[in-house]
Parts: sequence; structure tokens; C-alpha cells
Amino acid sequence: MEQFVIKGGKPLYGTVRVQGAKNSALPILAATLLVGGIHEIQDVPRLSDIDVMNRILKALGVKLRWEGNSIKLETSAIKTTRIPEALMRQMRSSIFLMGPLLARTGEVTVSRPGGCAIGARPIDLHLKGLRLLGAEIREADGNIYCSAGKLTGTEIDLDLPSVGATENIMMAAVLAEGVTVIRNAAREPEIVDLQRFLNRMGADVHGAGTGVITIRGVKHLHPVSYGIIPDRIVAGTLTIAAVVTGGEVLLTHVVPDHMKSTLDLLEQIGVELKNEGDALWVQSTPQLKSVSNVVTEPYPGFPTDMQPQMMVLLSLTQGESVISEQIFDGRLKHVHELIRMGADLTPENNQVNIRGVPYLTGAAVEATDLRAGAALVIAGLAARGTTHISGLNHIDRGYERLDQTFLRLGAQIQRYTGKVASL
Ligand SMILES: CC(=O)N[C@H]1[C@@H](OP(=O)(O)OP(=O)(O)OC[C@H]2O[C@@H](n3ccc(=O)[nH]c3=O)[C@H](O)[C@@H]2O)O[C@H](CO)[C@@H](O)[C@@H]1O
Ligand SMILES: C=C(OP(=O)(O)O)C(=O)O
Repeated sequence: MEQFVIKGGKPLYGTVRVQGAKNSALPILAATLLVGGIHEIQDVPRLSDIDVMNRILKALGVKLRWEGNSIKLETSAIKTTRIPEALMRQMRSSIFLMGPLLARTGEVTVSRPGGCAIGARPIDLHLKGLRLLGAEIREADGNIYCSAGKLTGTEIDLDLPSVGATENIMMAAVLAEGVTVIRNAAREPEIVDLQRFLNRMGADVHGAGTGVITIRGVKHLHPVSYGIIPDRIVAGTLTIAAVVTGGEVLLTHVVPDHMKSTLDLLEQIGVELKNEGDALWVQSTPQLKSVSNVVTEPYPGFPTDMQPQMMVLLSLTQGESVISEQIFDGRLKHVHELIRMGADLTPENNQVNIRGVPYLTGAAVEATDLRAGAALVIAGLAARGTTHISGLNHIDRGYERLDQTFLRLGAQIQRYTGKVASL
């Protein structure tokens, strides 16, 4: 069983170029299926989720190869429209294959996607949107069979601003006949990135970043070369790691505007931040203050993907704070692991009351999902003593060689596959 062993207490110093965004790269890789030809996607992070997406694309007939952090994809031949169930189960983002395959070939067969460690994650809004566009969808023997003679533009009012459903519908609608309007669309930066990618291919999409997205169907698309935006959640994670270790870090390849809710909160807590262009400089200060209430919300609100990491920081501030998780119903599993490390946390329903403690202590803990894992690594870096973290497969879904990044910043962290040597 792999684990990270971290000897905490070393302030982080140095510069890091932030990886490309997982949550942009996954739908954009799926969207290359919309048209045959050679695409090149740059700044793709090397993650296990991206490997799963690549394995799915290969199973469908796509030829692809990595060159550094770029992927070249030849998408001319689609030899099947059935996504292998074993790969579907490995990640939630396998659902992104539905929209593009339906648009290009008129059919797709999937099964329920995996990736549910943070709560129930239904796909009803994805299916509702595709049905409204004209797809026939039938569920039988564990499969979801979708077909459409043709897709026709329509008005789709989402019950809630789902990121994935908005993206799936955008990808399905670009080749539909007529105009599709998505209301109550999600507004995340990754949706703007997908719009930019689709338009670069010749699509006609407007409004991403607002609650109303309009897609005018086009007849043809063409393959392109495209660079993924920086990962705002990775940037936020590294920022908090610098703060809780009492360090000073310069992040490059960031879009501070995409991180506004997180940066506003950090300034309220007392962190020193400066940004210039695509660089963000972070310095910890000795007097970190609690904040009364942090609530996770759809963008531009505070992101659920930063909630566990922020919980570590608030655990180390003076005073009492409250975090309310409003997006997912099971995203507090890190609370009990952080309590093992000495955090003073009281969970109640989807809310956690936090009393700041002067320090955390090393312990053996388990990452149960991606951001829970990131939070435990941050806690381990700040803690007195040694922390052992298992469940690294979750962390590898979203962070490119996280241990190497922290090592370069001066942390004492090692990944062990077998027996653990002392640090
Ligand atoms: C690959 C990717 O981009 N993942 C992000 C995406 O996930 P994802 O796209 O899965 O998240 P959604 O925005 O769809 O989910 C938000 C809420 O809507 C609910 N829901 C969603 C779809 C649906 O058909 N029915 C339904 O009820 C979910 O259960 C959840 O409670 O946005 C989340 C919320 O910002 C982030 O945490 C994930 O990192
Ligand atoms: C929940 C996340 O991702 P996914 O939707 O891919 O599970 C995340 O990135 O924190």
C-alpha cells in the first residue's frame, strides 16, 4: 500500500508553476471526439484521471500520444460508441463522453459513472438536457443506451447549476440543428475554457461565465491546438500549504481572478498576497484570524474543492470558525482524520465548528477522496511530528507529483510503496 510519510514543521519556500486544470482538461479531451482529425491539447496535467480519459478515448479508436504535457490526438476513426464499464466506474468524468459521442455519431452507451466518495452524485440533469435535445435514453441491464436521429436546439432550464451537466449539454448542442439556450448554467472558469475550445473548433457558443449560455448549432467543426487554463484548486492548495507552514511561495501560471473567493477569504484571515499578471506571491503572517462562516457555493462563491484545505488553515487560526458544505452531502470525511491530528472540529450535519489550536500533531490518516487527501498533506506539512497518509490513489487523481512539488519547496515528504524507512 502506497503512503506519504511527512515530517512536518518545515516552512515552504520557492516558486512553482501551477499545472493545467484537471476540470478543464477532462471535458476538453472528451470534446476532441466532436470532429475527426489531429488535435493538440497543451498544459494537460499528468494525472490518473487523465490516464483513464485517455484509456477510454483509445478504446473508442482514438490514437494519442503524450509529448511533455501536451497530448496529440487523432480522432478520425471511432470504432465503438460503447464506453467500457470498468473505465466508466473509475471516474465521474467518464460521463463527459456522452455529449460529444451523441453529437458526432448519434449514439452512445455508458453505465453509471464512479467517483462518488463525496456523496450522491446523480446524473439526472445530464440525461434531462440530452433528452430535451432529442436523445432517446433507455436504462437496462446496468447500461444507459442513448440514441438520436438528430439533435435539435432547445431551451434547457437546469434545476441547479451543475458544472458537468452544463458542459455535457454544451458539447452535445454544438452540432445540433438550431439554437440551444441553457438557463441556470454553471459559471465556473472551466466552462469558459470549454466554450473557448469549442469556438476555436468552429462552434458558435456565447455566454459561458454567466447563467445563460447560447449555442447556435453549426454544420462543421475542425481540429485545433489548444492550451488548458491553470488549475485554480491546485493553486489554492499550494497557497494554503505555504500559509500553514509559515512560508513564502511564488506561484506562476495562475489566474488570480479565478481564485477571487479563496483569495478574499485568505486576506480576511490575514495572509499577505500580491499578484501581478499570472503570478501570485503568498506570505504567511504570525497572526492568522478565524472567520465567522465559510459556505461552499457554485462559482463565483467559495469552491467546495477548497473546503477541506481551508478547514486545515482555519484549524490553525486563533478563534472559532464555521464551514458549511452546501454542494455535496458527503464531503466531510476528512474531519475525523484531522481530529486524529489534533484539530478541534465539531461536525453537525453539513456544518463543522472549528476551534483554532496552536498546532497539529502527526498521525496515521487516510485520504478518502481527492481534496480530503490534499488537506491531510497540508496538515502533515504543518504538523509537529510525522504523518503517514494512505489512499494516495485519490490524491493522484488531481495533483501532478504533489510530493515532488512540496519536496522542491523544502518539505520533508516521501512516497513509499513498500516498507517505510524513517525520514
Ligand atoms: C470534473 C469536474 O469538473 N468536477 C467538478 C464538478 O463536478 P460535477 O460536474 O460532478 O459537479 P456538479 O456541479 O454537477 O454537482 C453539483 C451538485 O449538483 C448535483 N447534481 C449534479 C448533476 C446532476 O445531474 N444532478 C445533480 O443533482 C450534485 O450531486 C452536486 O450536489 O463540479 C463540482 C462542483 O463545483 C466540483 O466539486 C468538481 O471538482
Ligand atoms: C470532486 C472533484 O473531482 P471529480 O468531479 O472529478 O470527482 C474534485 O476535483 O475535487
